[in-house]
Amino acid sequence: MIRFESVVKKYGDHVVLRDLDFTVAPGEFVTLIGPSGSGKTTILRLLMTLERIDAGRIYVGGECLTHVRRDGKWVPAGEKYLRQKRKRIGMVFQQFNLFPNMSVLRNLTEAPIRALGLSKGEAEARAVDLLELVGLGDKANAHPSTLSGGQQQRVAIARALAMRPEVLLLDEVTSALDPELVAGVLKLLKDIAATTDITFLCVTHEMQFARDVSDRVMMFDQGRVIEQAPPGELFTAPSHPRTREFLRAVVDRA
Ligand SMILES: Nc1ncnc2c1ncn2[C@@H]1O[C@H](COP(=O)(O)OP(=O)(O)OP(=O)(O)O)[C@@H](O)[C@H]1O
Repeated sequence: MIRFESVVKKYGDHVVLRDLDFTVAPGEFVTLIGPSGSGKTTILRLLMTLERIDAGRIYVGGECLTHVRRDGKWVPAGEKYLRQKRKRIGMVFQQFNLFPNMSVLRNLTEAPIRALGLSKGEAEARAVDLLELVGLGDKANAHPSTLSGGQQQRVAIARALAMRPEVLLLDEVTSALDPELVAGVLKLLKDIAATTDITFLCVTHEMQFARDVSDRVMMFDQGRVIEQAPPGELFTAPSHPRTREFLRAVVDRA
C-alpha cells in the first residue's frame, strides 16, 4: 500500500507536486503517465526517500514513511528510520544500476546480507531461485558487462525482488533497451505482478504495457493527478482534455 497525503514538493521556488493525494492499494499495479517534467519520477524518488517532501505525509504499508510521532506531533523522520523503511521498497531504474565489479550472484546477495541480515547461504539460495525466475539461471557467475541490456535489466529486477519488497517502483525500465528486448522484460514484469502480492507503482511511456498490466492508470499533469481509471477506460475514453492531448501526442510519436 502507498498513500500520498497532501504532499508538496518544491525545488527552490518551483512547485513540482501540489497537494498531491493518491493511494495505491495492497497488491495493486498502478501506472503513472503524463508529460515530461510533470513530476512522475519525483514521486518515485520520494518513495525511495532520496528526497524530502516540503509538506504532507507519505505512507507505505500503513506506516508513515516520512514522519514519526514525537510528543503527540508529527516530525520529519531521521536517517536511521528512513533506512529501515527503505528496505521494504524496491526500485528498478532505466539504467539498471548494477554493481559493475560484482558477479550477477553477488549483485543479488549483497543487500539481503547487509540490510536484512541473511546468511551467505540463505542469500545465495534466494538469488539462485530468482535468477531461474528471470531466465538467467546460467549467469550467476557472469559479470554485468558481459550481459545484454535485457539480461542486465532482468538481473536488476531479480535484485529488487531479492529484498522481498512490499512495494516495487519501476522507472521507465525499458527506455534504455534495444527494441527487440523490450517485450521480454515487460512480459517478465507482467508475470511477476500476476503471481506476487507486491504493490507496483510504475512510470512508463510504454502505453501498451500500461494497458496490459495496470489495474489503474493515473494521468499526471503539473504535479497533480488529473484523471485516473482502469486502462480499458482511460485509454479508450479519456475524459480530461489534457489526457486526450497527451495520448494523441504519444500515438503520433509512435
Ligand atoms: N534535483 C532537481 N533539482 C531541481 N529541479 C528538479 C530536480 N529534479 C527534478 N526537477 C524538476 O522537477 C520537475 C519534475 O521532474 P520529474 O523528473 O519528476 O518529471 P517527470 O514527469 O518524471 O519527467 P520525465 O517524463 O521527463 O522523466 C521538472 O521540472 C524537473 O526539471
